[in-house]
Amino acid sequence: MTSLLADSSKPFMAERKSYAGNRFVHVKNPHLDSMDEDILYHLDLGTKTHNLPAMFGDIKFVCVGGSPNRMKAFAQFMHKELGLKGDGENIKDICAGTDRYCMYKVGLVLSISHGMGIPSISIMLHELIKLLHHAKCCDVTIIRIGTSGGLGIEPGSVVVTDTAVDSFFKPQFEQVILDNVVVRSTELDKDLAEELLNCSKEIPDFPTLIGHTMCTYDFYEGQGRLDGALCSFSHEKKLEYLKRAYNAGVRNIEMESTVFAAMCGLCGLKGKISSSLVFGPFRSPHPPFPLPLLEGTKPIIMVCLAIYLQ
Ligand SMILES: O=P(O)(O)O[C@H]1O[C@H](CO)[C@@H](O)[C@H]1O
Ligand SMILES: O=c1cc[nH]c(=O)[nH]1
Repeated sequence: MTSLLADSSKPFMAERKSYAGNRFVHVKNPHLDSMDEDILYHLDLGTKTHNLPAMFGDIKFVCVGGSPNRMKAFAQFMHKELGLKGDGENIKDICAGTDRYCMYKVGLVLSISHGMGIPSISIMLHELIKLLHHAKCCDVTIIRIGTSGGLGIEPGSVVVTDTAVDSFFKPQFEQVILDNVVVRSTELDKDLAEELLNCSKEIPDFPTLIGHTMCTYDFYEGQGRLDGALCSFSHEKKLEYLKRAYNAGVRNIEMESTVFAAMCGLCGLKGKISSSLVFGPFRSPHPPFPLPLLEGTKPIIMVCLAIYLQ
């Protein structure tokens, strides 16, 4: 297969400098220091059973997405694009000991699945962030590559998220902690979003835009669908809500971006080093799910390659 990057990697060599710095991924939990062992239960990894710095210390790029098959395909594709030795078809699932998530390491890139919805990605992110912290990783970029419902945009477009918003179009994530509601910011890195947008311009026929991504707790009623098992609103109400969302800057809807932005931002995968990328097929009645997902990852692959060659 012809490399996507054959003609386009050079311009990004200069841009890789924007990733320079020395920022370790950090945890914000005083209890961890006093623990004898940290078991990353859902990843089937641990500080006593695995040499995490040796296994993961060189990671610079983490790509996450809901489906295990997609993240395996992404890892295999990266393997080819990065020109790594060995058979990319036989890459090993590092989390094979659990069927919760899958994880593949391809050079400096980690590809991980997170399942559907905020609780599922949140569990994965807790353990991933601890993993990157124990492995002493620094300058890590994390990108979510997922499907989404586009709002008023061309079918098949890629939306690069600038800000994740909740169902009220607010740039925040409400985390219930014990019986308190803690509000966390969901700002994402604007430079990385611009960089991904610029990468996409290098690729012909690749509709990409920057916009707000709305994160909901539900795929059906939460996203204004009329075809769930329950529906408590009219077609007109649905359109009125989606129009308000569009006017607030929302260009696509999915189910993980707010907690992704909040957690990564708090733990040092932020500022110049985090963003989320989601795909926006048109919404109705059902989006064409087998999207050209790997097509949509081209800008990410270009940035990864620039970092890899650093
Ligand atoms: O394409 P993925 O990453 O699975 O994400 C989107 O698809 C799922 C709904 O079908 C939700 O998890 C939504 O966020
Ligand atoms: O959450 C999602 C994911 C894909 N497509 C949608 O319409 N919504």
